[in-house]
Amino acid sequence: MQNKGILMVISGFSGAGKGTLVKKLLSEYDNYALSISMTTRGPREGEQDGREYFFRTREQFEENIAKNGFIEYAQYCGNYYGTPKAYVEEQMQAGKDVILEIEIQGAMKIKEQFPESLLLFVTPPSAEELQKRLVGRGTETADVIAQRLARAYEESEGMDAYDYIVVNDDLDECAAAVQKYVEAAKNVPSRRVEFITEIREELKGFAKGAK
Ligand SMILES: Nc1nc2c(ncn2[C@@H]2O[C@H](COP(=O)(O)OP(=O)(O)O)[C@@H](O)[C@H]2O)c(=O)[nH]1
Ligand SMILES: Nc1ncnc2c1ncn2[C@@H]1O[C@H](COP(=O)(O)OP(=O)(O)O)[C@@H](O)[C@H]1O
Repeated sequence: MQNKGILMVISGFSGAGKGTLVKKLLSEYDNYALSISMTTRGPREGEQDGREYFFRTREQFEENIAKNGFIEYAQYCGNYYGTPKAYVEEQMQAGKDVILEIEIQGAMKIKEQFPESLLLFVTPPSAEELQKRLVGRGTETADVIAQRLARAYEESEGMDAYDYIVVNDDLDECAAAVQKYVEAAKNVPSRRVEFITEIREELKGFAKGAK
């Protein structure tokens, strides 16, 4: 039987380097498939429908919610973002490790539904560096940047719910660390829920036999 891939969540403050890290993982390793989210946010310069996101209206997004078409969805800074179901299921069955680059509320919903998923939180080495990267990217107005930095503070409260905090200082090192975590997550003992269920079932036999 072919091994099912794992579900890997990458969250992090806006400007932390999630997108950059994901690109690096996809280009360096062949075990990954990236889930493309649907959003109501407008495309940034250079972004293409169906590549970075499926850019849709609120109406279309809400239709997809009604059709039960998302594994999870959330609102972030005034827009909807959601993970379409079909692709993720298909790719995991095909043995790929599926990357969901999603924010924290969505990550918590994934953890509930898929307790064996791997949750990574990407952070820059400092808050100052975060601001520098966000400004340097040059894709948002000063107001939106301020909103996202304020949101980063709120999000920092949920960081400890993640399996690993990944500091994105040197990109190569960061990608290599992520690859290691994924490999480890694929080993049986760390697929905890499945493993615990199995071994408990086996141990039950001893419990019955003992007086
Ligand atoms: N819950 C959820 N969050 C998402 C999804 N897609 C993207 N996000 C998150 O939405 C937030 C805003 O994304 P975006 O507007 O592209 O800004 P960026 O993170 O600065 O590039 C980020 O934290 C993304 O990780 C999704 O399908 N579901
Ligand atoms: N390790 C890194 N060192 C320096 N700059 C980085 C690093 N990773 C990403 N960046 C830069 O920071 C900015 C934000 O990165 P991006 O991947 O768009 O973040 P996110 O997807 O988390 O919002 C971009 O201009 C990117 O080139």
